[in-house]
Amino acid sequence: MTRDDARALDAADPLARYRDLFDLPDGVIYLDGNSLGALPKAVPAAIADATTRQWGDRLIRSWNEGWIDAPQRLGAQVAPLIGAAPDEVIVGDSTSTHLFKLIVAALRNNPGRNTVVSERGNFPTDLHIAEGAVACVPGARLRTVDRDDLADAIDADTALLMLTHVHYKTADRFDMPAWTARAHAAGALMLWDLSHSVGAVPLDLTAANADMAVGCTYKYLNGGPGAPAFLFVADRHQAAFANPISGWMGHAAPFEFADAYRPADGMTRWLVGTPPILSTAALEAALGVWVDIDQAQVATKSAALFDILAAAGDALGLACVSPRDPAHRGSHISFRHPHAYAITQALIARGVIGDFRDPDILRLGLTPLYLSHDDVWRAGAILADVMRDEAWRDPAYAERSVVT
Ligand SMILES: Cc1ncc(COP(=O)(O)O)c(C=O)c1O
Ligand SMILES: Nc1c(O)cccc1C(=O)C[C@H](N)C(=O)O
Repeated sequence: MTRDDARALDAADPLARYRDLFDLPDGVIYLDGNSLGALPKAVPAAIADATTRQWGDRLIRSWNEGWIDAPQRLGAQVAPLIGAAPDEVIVGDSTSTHLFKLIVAALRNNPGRNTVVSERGNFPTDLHIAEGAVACVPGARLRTVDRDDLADAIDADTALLMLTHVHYKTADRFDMPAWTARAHAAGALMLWDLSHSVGAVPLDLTAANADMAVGCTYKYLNGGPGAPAFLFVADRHQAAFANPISGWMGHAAPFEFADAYRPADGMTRWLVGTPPILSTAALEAALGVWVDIDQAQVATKSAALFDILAAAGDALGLACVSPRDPAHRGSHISFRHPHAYAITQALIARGVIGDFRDPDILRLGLTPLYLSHDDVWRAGAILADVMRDEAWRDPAYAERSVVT
């Protein structure tokens, strides 16, 4: 692929016009939107309105002017991106907190079964939270196995299969309908973490017959650092499943100020405390970008961007650990190299921002809304310079920062 080829793809790109909806610094090729998405231009004004007008001027009245129902309203906006009905999704808290709520709920709703099965090497918070959640349910335990052993690990004691749809390191993607069906055939419930999937690959929780799902909104959805996460419970489970963190915002009538907890109907019961209104305002503006987007176009462009970097990596003899088949991966590409950390730093010093995942992964995020094929082609050329000149050997690139 030549640079002219990349430019020709840009000329025919139906998503090219979305680039202008984002603010990105000059001189940067941003390949880390899979960790923290770029800033949509609509967000600063939305935060300014939420602070100056809604908070400063309208004060407490704003609760009745759009704040109190923001979690449900944003849930309905996320729903089409994950193939859910508008009243099956709520937004608030963090992905970690949502995981806790759903793991405990699943264990309590699948009596006689005690095991939560998950993948060894899953994103750490999923496993940490599962460890904490099983400790809260008498008899429950967490069993983690390698991906190849998952099918055999699901048995008559499995209450819940909890998987991350797209793996944060390799971008490996599970077949959602097939694994959900496998869990159900064994009598287990299925919980999907869609953090690396939403906005990256087409999703259809309804067609997959999924029970529960969570996901963060600060990656491909560009909701901003610490943006509230989403939680999905299929309509058929909503009446039976209970939120173990029974806070007043999940109460049927919070402003009756009753001593006893009585869960709200529908998704509202999954709320805990007061929603973070300023971050919710940022996320709502960011979700506006997605309204007319065709997920199939996102997938097609993601695959083309991947191919550009895969070819650059192949030419350099780099070991690509991401699946070559686009149906089996998310929207990032990872290379394994013993000096991946220093290579990441050398790239950042040259304006190509990717990230490093311990111990040896260089990870480059491919966000079709604001990256051009030419951006990615140039990133490949800069990677080639870094590798051919061994620029990564500079001792300045060895020192580890806290956040990698
Ligand atoms: C699969 C997965 N789950 C959860 C999280 C994060 O959860 P939280 O937003 O609670 O930190 C991430 C990334 O941060 C992730 O990649
Ligand atoms: N959530 C993050 C944070 O608070 C700081 C730095 C990075 C993150 C991330 O999102 C990491 C990301 N989930 C990953 O896949 O590695």
